[in-house]
Amino acid sequence: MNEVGTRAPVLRVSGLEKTYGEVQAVRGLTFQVAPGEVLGLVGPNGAGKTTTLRCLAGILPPTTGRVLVAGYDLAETPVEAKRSLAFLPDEPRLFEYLTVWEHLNFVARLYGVEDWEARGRALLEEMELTGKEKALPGELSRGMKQKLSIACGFLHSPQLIILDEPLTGLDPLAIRRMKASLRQRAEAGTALVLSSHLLPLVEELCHRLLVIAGGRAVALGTLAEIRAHLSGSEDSGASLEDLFIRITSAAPESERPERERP
Ligand SMILES: Nc1ncnc2c1ncn2[C@@H]1O[C@H](COP(=O)(O)OP(=O)(O)OP(=O)(O)O)[C@@H](O)[C@H]1O
Repeated sequence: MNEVGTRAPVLRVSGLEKTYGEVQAVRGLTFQVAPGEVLGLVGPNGAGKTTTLRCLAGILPPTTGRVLVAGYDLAETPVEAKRSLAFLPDEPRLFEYLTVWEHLNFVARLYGVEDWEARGRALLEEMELTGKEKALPGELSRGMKQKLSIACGFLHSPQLIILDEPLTGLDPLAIRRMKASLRQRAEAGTALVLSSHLLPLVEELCHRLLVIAGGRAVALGTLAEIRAHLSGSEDSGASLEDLFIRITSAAPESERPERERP
């Protein structure tokens, strides 16, 4: 277990459930994420990852359960909780009529970031967007939009960063830089929760994994712990892909969302 796990959690989730009509998308997730820890959320299509992340970010109200961010209850003190986090969806959502620089200015005003200009310039440099300050989203490539959305998310130095498929649309160099950026933030004490189908990324970046299937946790721990739990030996050598397929295909049909059952 990584030493980051010994510090007071930034994110505490207990009994999280989300139902859409008759579909039980998330069924009772309980977990915590410590400062500096990167938790990888993995699971098959329809497992409930995006729903979980949207509940953690305060975009979707959970049906039941509690989410605390930096000690603030998302339901009772949403402004304080949301001020402490950033949510980066897989599809960047930008304002059509705001330039790159105006996006940063707008986010800075929303979050009350005083030294935003220096931070903004540094973030544009980090995201390789220097020179694009005056561009509108329509003039940016898919990857550049993704990077602008990430720069906006990082501007207020959130204690928790939630990322849904963070590398979608990025080229290989940008992927390398993004991994370094995420690692750097974790080393500085930010807690990260990321969902991805890219298992090598998850294996490389995440300290712990939460594997979900049918909205339930089917494994939670370090890769070594999950491997040991399944095989009884830490060095059985099974890759994350092998483990993922074993764990998720073992989830009983009754635990799959109703709509996905034959
Ligand atoms: N707005 C919605 N209304 C009704 N059902 C929904 C809604 N959003 C998601 N679902 C259902 O909830 C379940 C979980 O979906 P979710 O998008 O959270 O899964 P996911 O793990 O992110 O999937 P993927 O890997 O394919 O992106 C699925 O059965 C899906 O059909």
